[in-house]
This record gives sequence, structure tokens and C-alpha cells, in this order.
Amino acid sequence: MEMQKMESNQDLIYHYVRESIYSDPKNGSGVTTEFIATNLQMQRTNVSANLNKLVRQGKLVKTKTRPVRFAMPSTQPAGDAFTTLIGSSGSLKRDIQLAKAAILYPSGNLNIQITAHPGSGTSIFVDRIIHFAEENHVVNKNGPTIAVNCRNYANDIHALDAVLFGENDDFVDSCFDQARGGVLFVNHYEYLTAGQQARIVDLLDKSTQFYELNENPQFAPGKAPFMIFSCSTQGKRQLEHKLPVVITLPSLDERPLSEKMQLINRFFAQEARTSKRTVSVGIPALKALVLSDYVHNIKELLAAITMACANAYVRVVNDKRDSISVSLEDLKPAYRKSLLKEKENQTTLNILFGDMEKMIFDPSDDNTTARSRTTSEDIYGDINKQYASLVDRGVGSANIKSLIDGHIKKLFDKYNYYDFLDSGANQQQLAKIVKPQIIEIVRDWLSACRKSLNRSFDNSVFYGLCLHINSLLTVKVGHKRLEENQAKQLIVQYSQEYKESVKLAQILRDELGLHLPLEETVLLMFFITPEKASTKGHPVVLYIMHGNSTASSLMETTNALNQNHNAYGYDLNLDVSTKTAMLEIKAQIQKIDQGQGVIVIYDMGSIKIMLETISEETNIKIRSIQIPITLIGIDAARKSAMETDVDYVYHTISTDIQQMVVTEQQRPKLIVTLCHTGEGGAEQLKNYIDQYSKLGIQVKALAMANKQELVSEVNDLRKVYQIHAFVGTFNPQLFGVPFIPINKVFENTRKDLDQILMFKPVLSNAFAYDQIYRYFQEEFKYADVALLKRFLPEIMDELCLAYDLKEDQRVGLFVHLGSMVERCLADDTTVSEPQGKQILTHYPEDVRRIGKILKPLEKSFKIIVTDDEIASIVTIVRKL
Ligand SMILES: Nc1ncnc2c1ncn2[C@@H]1O[C@H](COP(=O)(O)OP(=O)(O)OP(=O)(O)O)[C@@H](O)[C@H]1O
Repeated sequence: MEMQKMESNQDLIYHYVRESIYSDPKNGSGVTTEFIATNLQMQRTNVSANLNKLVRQGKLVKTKTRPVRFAMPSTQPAGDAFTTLIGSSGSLKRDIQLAKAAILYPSGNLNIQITAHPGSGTSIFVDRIIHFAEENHVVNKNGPTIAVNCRNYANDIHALDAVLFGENDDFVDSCFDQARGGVLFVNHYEYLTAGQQARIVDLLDKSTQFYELNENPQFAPGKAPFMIFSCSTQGKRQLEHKLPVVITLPSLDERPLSEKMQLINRFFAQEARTSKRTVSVGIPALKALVLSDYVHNIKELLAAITMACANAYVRVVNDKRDSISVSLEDLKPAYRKSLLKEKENQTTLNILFGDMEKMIFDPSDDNTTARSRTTSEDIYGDINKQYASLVDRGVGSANIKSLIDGHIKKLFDKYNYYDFLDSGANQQQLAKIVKPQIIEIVRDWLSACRKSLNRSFDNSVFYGLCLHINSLLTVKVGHKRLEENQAKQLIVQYSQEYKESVKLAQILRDELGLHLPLEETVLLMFFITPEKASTKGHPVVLYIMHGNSTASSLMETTNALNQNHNAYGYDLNLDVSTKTAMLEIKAQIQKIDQGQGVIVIYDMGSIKIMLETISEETNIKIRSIQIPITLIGIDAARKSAMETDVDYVYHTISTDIQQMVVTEQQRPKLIVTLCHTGEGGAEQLKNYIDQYSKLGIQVKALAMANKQELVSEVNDLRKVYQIHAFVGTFNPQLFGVPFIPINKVFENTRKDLDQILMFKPVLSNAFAYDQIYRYFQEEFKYADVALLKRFLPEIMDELCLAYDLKEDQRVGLFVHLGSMVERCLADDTTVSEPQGKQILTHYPEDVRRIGKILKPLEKSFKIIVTDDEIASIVTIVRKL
């Protein structure tokens, strides 16, 4: 009898759940036990037991959220290779249709080009294409699949010649030959030179001849492979016209938020599986992830989630039963900041999260079939190993956390997470990017260090060091990365490690001809110090207040309330001399600075001057905020002693406070624009800011002829102005004044200019030359912008191929070239570089090369680019 009743209750509940879900969209994401119990007037425990039974029978599914919801299982059919992709029936639907059409094309599959922003899922999409082609017997499962990732050769793109065209340049054993009868995937072909791309175009033109008629017995047997080429949206795409099907994948912001949320869900579920722990994620962290922008699209989102889980994992590493609890603090500040957008996205967030408290991901859940190439497994393994070795060395648990935190950050930041992902965790891959000789040197040296320092090093140290030395060989380090006294301090602190670094520096000099200056040798040491000194910290807060314990009390309260333990205090005793106070404050600032500067909150004016001097002497960025509480208190006490009317005292003090604030802001603000070579570029930038900024801040353009001169000019300006920021092609690192790189100004729209100048985050990041063209259009009298549009990008590409330029340098150079044409046409040849002659004699190879690259510009505009102009371009590209 009882059994019968249970069953009918179960049916009743099942039907009610189904009806509620299908009849009311509000219940789309499922219904709670509470909801059923109330509406059916049944006991909660009884309802709960029945619902769980229905889940076990597969009739309902249970969400992993709190409060738990019960929903109908998805009735999606098993589907094809693409079904596992998130967005397969949404933002990727059309792309998938196109891909299927290309594969199933009746007279033989068609080659495909995929165009996508970095990290948008090209590799996984291609993986699915290949599976689909295999499922449909369009390509042979047992045939070869040859994948070439051109980005892995970015440092020496000619190293690819043998892979693309064969050792003897005759295509024998090239990727085109090896892929016969299978699939060829050439990824990131935007890295190829124009010449390399042209040769591939030529091959595609003669493809039939090459694959079918060629009788060369040296070639592998088999018909033409199914070829897929992928390329970034910003790269040059010569091949595009030769490939019948072009698929453009959406970037992450072009996808609906619901898909972003599905990706987030899937990635957390993956982390739960790889770490073999339950992962619970707080809603604020999820909201921040949903609202953040990702330059590297899905790949960056995945990295952000792996990083957050790794951070949270550290807290529970020694207790195997604990779940990983991810909170907002585990995300990088840049992602956390996105919560500022919460208000404007409230409705969407409500739809996504409703009244959820957190989301829970179970390690045993296997709802994903999309293959992932993360390094997650290594990360959790690495953390475990690092933890065990620190415990062995007797390090206390409080220190362990910060050491491991540093370790994870290193993995992601210092060793460049994205490249690291792609370079794969094997040495063969590494050998394609890094000279084998470097790998050998690093391996031998690390094993020697292991013995002499009695310390073990994980793989990340090995890879990081190889890549680091490789970059020293290929990229000229222009700026000092470490100050001399910082270097000296480190040498004293880590004398043993330093000895080993010197040995490595000697080997590098003898075997590779690489001469490292002292600071670079010290940097090598970072790889083997137990507490790898961090170069990427956060700003910290320092209270400086008059009195015996005011500052320290504020510090304690701040740290107790926010738990970041990044606030410090300096109690400025009234009987301490200014000189002593200044020395002590300087020492404290040097001690607490993590490399990102110090926010000082202080109470009296005299401290400001001390701080300015300290900032100058130490080069530490100090930003000070005066809260004149002590002065106000003194004033209030004095007036109260003289007056009897409390309101009078109150009002006069309020007026005084306003005046205090006004005096503080009296010095007008000034923005200084800077350019590497002469005032030309700086002047352009100034005009741009003058024209489009509504902040009303004055702007002055300065030349960087010589650093000493710049310092004295800026120093003079500081007497009259409060320097708000430097904007330009390089950071002069003077007086702790903040710097805004030129690319930031141009890569965003004009309406965002003031946000940038005020250091506020802007949403769009995509770099667009369009912005600059528009500016040229309005500014130039002589140069035809349409013609510039035709020639400048090509010239920029050539220059970027020849020289390793960062984005801000690229933008600077772009503006420079445009202005140069305008100058030549205006016959304004006043720009004359004092060091021009020297450059022409010292860098004849560069002068010749740049002269050649500029030829099309000279021809089309009928101008002659003077030697002086070429010399100034050499200074930019060589970062002199
Ligand atoms: N539509 C999707 N559904 C599920 N997972 C995805 C999807 N797109 C990308 N991913 C996941 O995101 C990660 C990055 O994707 P992928 O490696 O394909 O990016 P990519 O575009 O090839 O990167 P890059 O431009 O750096 O070469 C992978 O772990 C992949 O599994």
C-alpha cells in the first residue's frame, strides 16, 4: 500500500515539475524542492526523496547550484563531431554549416581558411572538422594529419622553410608532401613572410599538377590532402583568395553571454576533474568572469579560470578531502575590476544567476567531450610537488602559501602562459623555438645547480629559462630591468645562487657569444632562488600620521577588515626630527614596495615634500593622498576653546576644509607627450589630445634628445604644474609620474580618450589603424590618406617582420611614417637629428633595408625620404 502511494506521489511530482517548467519560462532553469512542496502541499522531505529518485531514474536532472533546482534532462540528439562545441547551435551554427558543406562537397572536399581572433577556438574547431570528415569517410582515419603552428617559429620564421618547402627547397618531405592522403593544418599563417605566403599561393595554384601529375618518385604516395589554413583577423592573408571556403570564427565578445557562461561552466568542470576535487565558485567571482573582457578570447578565459582554481587549491593543498572554494580574490585584479560594470548589466546577471549563492562542480561529472589542451594537470601536480618539497625543507605553512602563490604566478605571468601552452610540455616542441644548444646548456647548468644548491627545480624553471635565454639572443634588451642597487642587494641576499648565475653567464658568453650585463646576470638568478623574487607584485598602502600610534592603529584596522595584509603604518612622532623621519620613511617604503608602488595616506602637508624626494631618490612610484584629519582636529579644538557657539565652529571649519582641498589642487595639471625622435611625433600626439580631450588639461610636447635635458625640463615644469602623466612611445620613468603608452590612445576610440587619460578602464581593446587614419584625414594638408592606407600597412608589415616591435612602438612608428610623408610633401625638412650622421655610419645595414622598404612610399607619393628621416626611423626600430 505504502509503496503504491509513494509511486503515485512520484508521478504527481514528476508531472508537476514537467508542467511548471514547460508552461512558465520563469521556471526554465528548473524548480526547487521548496517550490514543489509548497504548491503540492506536501512535506519537504517527502518531495525531496521523490525528486532524487526521479534523478536516479534519469527522468529529471539536478543542477549543481545552490539552491538546487530540478529540471528536465536535455533531449538533444547525440549529434555529430561539432555538437560538443559550445555555440554549435548558436554563434557557431553558420560556421559549422559552412564547414560541413565544404567537407561534403559532392566533387571532393574543399580546402578551408579559418580566420579568427587569437584564442577564439581555432584549434578545437579544426579538430572537430577533422573528426567530422573522418566520420563521413571523406578523409581516411589512418591517413596522416600534419599540423604546423607557424607561431611557434615567430622568433625565426625562416626556420620554417624546410618544413614548408623541404630541406632542398623541392617540397620533398615538406608538410605538403607528408600530408598526402590525409590532412594538413597550417595554423597562424599570418606569421609567414610575404614571400613564404606567395610560394604557398603558387603551390595551391598548381595543386593538381603537384599532387596528381608529378612523377617524382621521391614524393610520398597519395592524393592531395584536405587542407585547412588558419590566420588571425589582423594578419596579412594572401592565401585567402585561393581557398574556396572562408570561415570567420566569432570572438568571445561577439558571442552571447549565455555561451560565455557555458564556457565558464565547462572550464570549471574541467578543473574539478583534473584536480580531482569538488570546486565551488562564489557568484561574485562568476559575475566578474562573465563581465571581463579577454584580449586572448576563450583561451584567456580558460587561463583565468585555471589560475583562480590554482590559487584556491593552494589553500587546501594539504587536506585532500577539502573542496576548492574559488572566490573573487582568487581572480587577477583586472578581472575583479569588471564588477564595476555589474550595475549596468544587472538584468542579464539576474537571468544568469538569479538567487544562486554559488555553483558547485563535481570531479566525477563528465559532461564535456571537447578536448582541451590545458596545462591544468601539470599545474596541480606542480603545486603538490612544490608543497611537498617546501614541507621537507621545514618551511612553515604560512610561508608556504605565499611561496606557492608566487610559483603559480610565475607559471602564468613570467613564463608567458600563452606561449607556454602552445610550446607544449615537451622538449621537441621547445627545440623548434629555442636553439638546441640553449636547451643543452640549460639542462647541464640546472643539473649542476641541483647538486651545488641541493635544491630541485621543476619543469617550469627549465622551460622558462630556455625561453628567457632565447629572448636575450633574439631581442635586444634596451632598458634596464633592474636597478643597480636592487641588483647589489640581491647579490648579497642570494650570494650562492649568484655564483651559479655567473657561471651560466660565462657559458653563455663562451658558447653563444652572449655578453650579459650585471643586471641580466642577476635576473638569471631569479630562476633558481627558492623564493623566486617577484617582479610582479601589487601596490601597497602606507599610512603616515602624526602621533605615537595613529598610523599603526589604522594599519591594523585596515588589515583586519580587508584581509589583504597590504597596509602598513609609520607613526610620525612629534619629537622626531624631519631628517630622521625622512630616512625612516624611505627605508620603510623601500621595504614594503613590491615593485608596483605605494599609495601613501598622510595627514599633514610637510609629508608631501618628503614623499616627492623619496620617490625621486628611489624611483619608487609613490602616489599620495592627504587626509588632513590632524589639522582639522587641531583647528576644531582651537576654535572650540575660543568660541561658545557650536554651529559657528562647525561652519567655519567646514569652509576651511573646502579651502584646504582647493589649495591642494591649485597647481594646474599638465600632460607631457613624448616621442623617441625629435618633437614631431610628440607634437602630433599633443594636437590629438588637445583636439579630442574634454578634460581641459594642458598638454606639452617634449623631445627626448637626451635624458638629462628631459629631466631638467620636466623638473622645471613641475614647479608650475602638477604633471598628470607622460603619454608617448616610451616610459621615461621620471619622478614617479604615471605613463600612458601611445598605443592605448590610438587603439581606442576618441570618446574613450578621457577615460584613458584618467586611467579608467575602457572596454574595447582592439587596435585599429582606422583611428589614426581618421586623425591623419583631419590633420594632413598634403598627404593623400587613401594612398597612405594603400601603402602604409604593407610597409608596417615589412618593418614589423624585420624588427621586433611592441604594439606601442608599432603605433608610434605608424604615426611617424604618416607624418614623415606629410612633412616631405610640405617640404618641411627642418627635422634634423644631431645623431643622424652617427646612425648612418653605425647602422648601414638598417639604413639600406629601411630605404628599400620605403621605396614604394617614395614612388607613390613622388617624394624623397632624406637620410635624416631614415636615421630617425632606425632609432625607433632599433629602440636607440
Ligand atoms: N566552442 C568551444 N566550446 C568548448 N570549448 C572551446 C570552444 N572554443 C574553444 N574552446 C576551448 O578553449 C581553449 C582554447 O581554444 P583553442 O586552443 O582552440 O584556441 P585557438 O584559437 O587555437 O588559440 P590560438 O589563437 O592561441 O592558437 C581550448 O581549451 C578549447 O578546448
